[in-house]
Amino acid sequence: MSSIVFHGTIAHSLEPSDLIILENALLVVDSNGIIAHLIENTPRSSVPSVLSSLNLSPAPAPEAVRLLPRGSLLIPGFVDTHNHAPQWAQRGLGQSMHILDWLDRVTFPNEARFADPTYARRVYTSCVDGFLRQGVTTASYYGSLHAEATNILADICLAKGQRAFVGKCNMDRNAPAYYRDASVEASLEDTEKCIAHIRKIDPEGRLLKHVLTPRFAITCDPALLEGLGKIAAANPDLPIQTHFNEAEQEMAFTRELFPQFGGSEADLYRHYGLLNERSILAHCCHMTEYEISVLKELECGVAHCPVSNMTVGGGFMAAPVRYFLKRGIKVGLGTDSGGGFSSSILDAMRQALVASNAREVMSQGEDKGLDIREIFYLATLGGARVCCLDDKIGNFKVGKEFDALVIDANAPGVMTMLEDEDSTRTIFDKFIMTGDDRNIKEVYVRGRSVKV
Ligand SMILES: Nc1nc2[nH]cnc2c(=O)[nH]1
Repeated sequence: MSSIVFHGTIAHSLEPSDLIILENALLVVDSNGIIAHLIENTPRSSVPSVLSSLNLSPAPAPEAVRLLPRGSLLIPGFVDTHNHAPQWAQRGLGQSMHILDWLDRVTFPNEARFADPTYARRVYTSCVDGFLRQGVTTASYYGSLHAEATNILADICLAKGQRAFVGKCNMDRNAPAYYRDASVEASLEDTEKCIAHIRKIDPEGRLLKHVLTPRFAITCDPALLEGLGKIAAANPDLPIQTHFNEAEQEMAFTRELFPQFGGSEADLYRHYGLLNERSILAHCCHMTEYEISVLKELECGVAHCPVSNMTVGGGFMAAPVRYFLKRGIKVGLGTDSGGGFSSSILDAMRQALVASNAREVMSQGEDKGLDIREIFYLATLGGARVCCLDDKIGNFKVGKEFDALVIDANAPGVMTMLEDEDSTRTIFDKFIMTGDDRNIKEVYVRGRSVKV
């Protein structure tokens, strides 16, 4: 791969409220896909001389020097901290149903189809292409329970160049006989097979990791949770993901199944060794102060999925994101596609804004709504932190890997039109609030162009 140089407007986050927009910035990506230089205040006329003073070896080819026009922005790639790849073909179905009914009537019959590897390959190819097209450079995927299909998903992510966590879903009870693991042992063995497969195809873990994926406590026998906890302890490189305090119907059934934890999912998952800094907890809508303090103490991350929280699951659920941020808890965004009807992180950002306004009302003004800087942070650096990947991605700090999107605010589509007097911040806001995949012109992961 040869080096690439971008000159133009670059936006990234350093912290939730610290949005940096640099005009006339020069960003150099080396031939390994690493950000080698980020130089501010470089007039376009001096790009050649600045580049030659850097003595890049090899020197970038003239066509590798990209001069971005007005209306273009370079931003970090989006991180989707929670989605279900086998639900790609069911997005939008069963909206307004309560969570356990939706699983039984819509999701389990659909996911059971992934026993067929040909079907899995077809849907997963479309899924990974679709996420890349929408700028999702990193995704944390739940697979179905099938090891073969899960390995196919990992193969596709690697071939297409998407950074991904890929997890075989563990579920051996409270699911129909046609769609559950045959036994605790079979579920754990299949998990080990999937871990080994990813280590074989991506030995250095450049793009892929297996993610331990107990669907949620309801579908896991205690012995299965225990076995997964042991795998987590023996493999400190592996992330863990599960659904956490998502909806009242789910929480009530969990309480019935595990009365010894007094209704605390934090105590439940902690007991089985599944809560640590690598845990990605989807939803976290209904949280006690005690549970929030456990998440803080154990450095778990939250995948906030506002689109699905307000459509599937039952009721209107808005996680207390402002409060999580105040408490220093890691938060990123998840599409939860297909519980979420949209697979767009831009939609998740906008819905996070709406949900935070609801929380402001619910908290009598205590927890202020989020602003655009903060929702952009959640979609980029926040997500990278949740995935413990912030040493590699999330913004354009020198030394990080180049996962990025080239945005064209003038692309044909329905984004708010630009006006001559628009500042770069105005253009940025217009894209975040009204742009879509038509405005995402190029997508890079580790310096490789991956948009389909
Ligand atoms: N949103 C959502 N919640 C779940 N809880 C258990 N499984 C699921 C799922 O597939 N989607």
